[in-house]
Amino acid sequence: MARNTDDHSQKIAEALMAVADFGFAEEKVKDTLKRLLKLYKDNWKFIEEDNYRELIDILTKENKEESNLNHNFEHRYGLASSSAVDFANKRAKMSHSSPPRDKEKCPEFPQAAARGTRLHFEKDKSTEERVHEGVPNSSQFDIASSANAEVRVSLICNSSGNSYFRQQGLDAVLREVEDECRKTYGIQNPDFSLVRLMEKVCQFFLEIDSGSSDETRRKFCDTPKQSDEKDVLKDDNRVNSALEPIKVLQNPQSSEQQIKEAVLQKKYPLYLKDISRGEDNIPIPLVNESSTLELPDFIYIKNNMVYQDGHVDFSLARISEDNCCAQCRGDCLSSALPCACAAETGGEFVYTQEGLLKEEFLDEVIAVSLDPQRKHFYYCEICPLQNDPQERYGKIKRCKGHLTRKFIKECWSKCGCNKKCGNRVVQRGIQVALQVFPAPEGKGWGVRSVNALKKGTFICEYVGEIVTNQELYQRNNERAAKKERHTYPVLLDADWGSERILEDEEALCLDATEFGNIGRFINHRCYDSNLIEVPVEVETPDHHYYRLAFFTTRDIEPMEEMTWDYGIQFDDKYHPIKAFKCRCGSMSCRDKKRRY
Ligand SMILES: C[S@@+](CC[C@H](N)C(=O)[O-])C[C@H]1O[C@@H](n2cnc3c(N)ncnc32)[C@H](O)[C@@H]1O
Repeated sequence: MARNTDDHSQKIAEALMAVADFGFAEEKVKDTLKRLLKLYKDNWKFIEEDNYRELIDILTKENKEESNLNHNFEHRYGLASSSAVDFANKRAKMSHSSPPRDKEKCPEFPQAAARGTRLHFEKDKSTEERVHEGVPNSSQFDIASSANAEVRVSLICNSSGNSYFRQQGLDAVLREVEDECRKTYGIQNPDFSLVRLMEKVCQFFLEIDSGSSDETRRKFCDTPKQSDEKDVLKDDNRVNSALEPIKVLQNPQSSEQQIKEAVLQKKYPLYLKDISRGEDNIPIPLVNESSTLELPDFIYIKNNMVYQDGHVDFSLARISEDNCCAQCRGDCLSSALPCACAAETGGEFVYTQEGLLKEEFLDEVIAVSLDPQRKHFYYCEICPLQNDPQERYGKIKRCKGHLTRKFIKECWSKCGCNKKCGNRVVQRGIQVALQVFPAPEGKGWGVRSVNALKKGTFICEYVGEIVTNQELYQRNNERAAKKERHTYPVLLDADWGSERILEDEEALCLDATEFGNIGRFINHRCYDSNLIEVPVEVETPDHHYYRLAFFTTRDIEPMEEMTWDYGIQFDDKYHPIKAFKCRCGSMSCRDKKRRY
């Protein structure tokens, strides 16, 4: 007995979890569950079916009813106000299983008895009465619907004035139309079903309006949008002229945004709450305010990973005694004298006790990156970017220069300080609440901060696969053929000047196209961006490989888009980072053709 009670509680908890994304009040869910359990004689199978579809349908409808959102719809289409349950059960009729239930014993869900039949639209008295209540001289049959009933295909049959007209059951009509379709379109498949076809139509309407696929949207770009009714087959002569055109009714009981969110949340619940899927320190939601962007397709990784040829030596043996602070204890920032790790930055730590980048250091970094005289540029004798062996001195005639940047060095494994040491900011990872959102001006997805942030705040690293320039060159060639819109590589060339000629396996890039973190979504802005990238030495003492960290260049407003200057020249056709039509909006935009 105790076991049964446990099972029951467990089932209730699971149902509550399954519908949690929809935001229904717990009491309401429990109450509806109670009614469904009574109806299904405590058989959970039917409630759990299709991911609790019936439960969600009923709750959605009842919710909408309560907030009177369906008033107009009822008025217009004549669905009785108690139709929430009706509607949910009409949806349930399309289920493919057949639970043994007794119609008479189901007073709270009168239509549910028909659940389990493929389609059950024979013109029984209750259907007729219900339909005629609101639309005199018409009958309305729901033929198909999208999975959550956001879009339905209904057949409205108006026989007014035709005394000889005797209305058939919908099954008979469907059989006729299916036969006609087989003949007209040469359909061989014996399982061809008009209902399934119409379900697909509903699903497509939903996809287009939810913007889940640009491809789908393009295919249907002339589809009228946002209307309550959409004619799918207009004045089709093969349909009895007494029948009105088949219409796709968008369910106006639900606000469009709620539907989109609900569908996306149901389809990709974890992904939308956290694109890192738990990989990163804190969840990073993807906020889909626009319906036109395709969901990003990549695998989230928190730390850089070597793809293949890149040479990155993480061995402890390479860290010399004077390149770490083995004698330190606790927090290096609190000690009287800066430790060896501060040598890289002139014997001063670059972080404040608060964990911000110190203003003097930050301003210097910004000044270097703006370098109008190019005095911080290094010009290679043989530039690794001339990396196609066949055309080494071909397309790229000479090195265009690489900015020699200021590095941060953080304490690391061989250091004696603890993990909370103030000279370990970037390696602790993301600490601020970020969102991926549809960026303005058609730049695709972008990144914003939920809260206000101070100047010098660490945001995130740019994480991707560590690839050589040669590997990136090959990838770029393959991608050019696919005409991919966005590109995600970054050169790790901040210290190429320290060696005369770099071997290819030492001239590295980060490619975040297929594997990357939130950094891959940060868009470009010419010169006056609110983020700046700073190379950070953590696990390797040489600077062929380093981490690339973003810090704010000024105070940031809540929900402000964050951008960094990719440093690209928009007229440089041969740079591995492909130029795009810049829409940064900066007064100093370098894309002259696009300048605002
Ligand atoms: C690293 S990705 C940034 C994230 C990208 N917006 C997305 O949706 O995944 C770089 C790509 O974003 C777009 N982009 C970034 N900044 C832009 C800008 N200022 N103007 C136009 N497009 C931009 C370009 O297509 C570029 O190749």
